[in-house]
Amino acid sequence: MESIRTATGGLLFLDTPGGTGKTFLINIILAEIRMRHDIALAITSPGISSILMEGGRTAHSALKLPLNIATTESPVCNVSKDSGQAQLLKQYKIIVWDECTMAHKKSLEALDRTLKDLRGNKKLMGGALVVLAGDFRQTLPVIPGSTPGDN
Ligand SMILES: Nc1ncnc2c1ncn2[C@@H]1O[C@H](COP(=O)(O)OP(=O)(O)OP(=O)(O)O)[C@@H](O)[C@H]1O
Repeated sequence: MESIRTATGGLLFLDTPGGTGKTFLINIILAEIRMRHDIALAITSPGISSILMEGGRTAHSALKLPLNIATTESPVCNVSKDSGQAQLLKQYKIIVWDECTMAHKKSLEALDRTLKDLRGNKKLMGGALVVLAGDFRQTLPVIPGSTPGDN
């Protein structure tokens, strides 16, 4: 909570087994940030879990992630620099990504690339504080050499 209060930037990962209170803790973190009139972005990978967070949205909707993210070499968020969305991405005190273990790794890379560009900062996630939460025990098994059809 101290890193969140000071919001010095960086990447935190919240990893606990299912049902032990990750989303519960995220809602407390969001309340703490918003109580001080700072802005926080709460995103999640599966749409259904976005309704469990206060003001939660899907990552694809909030970050305008490309739909063909898996096949794009170096994806970025489809956010133009002069848009309101870009202004928000520069100002968020914290970005919380729940169920991030369900997201394609390129989604996280796209966020990193976009934040670095918008904030003009080469640090990880453009110097923003990003909290990832998820449980690798709840992800689908990886099939080596699989095709999209196998999934
Ligand atoms: N500290 C707490 N005090 C009271 N209730 C809690 C606490 N932590 C969690 N709960 C309750 O336990 C239930 C499960 O919590 P939560 O959904 O946050 O778990 P989770 O780790 O996000 O689960 P999943 O990995 O399946 O998404 C919820 O009903 C939540 O309200």
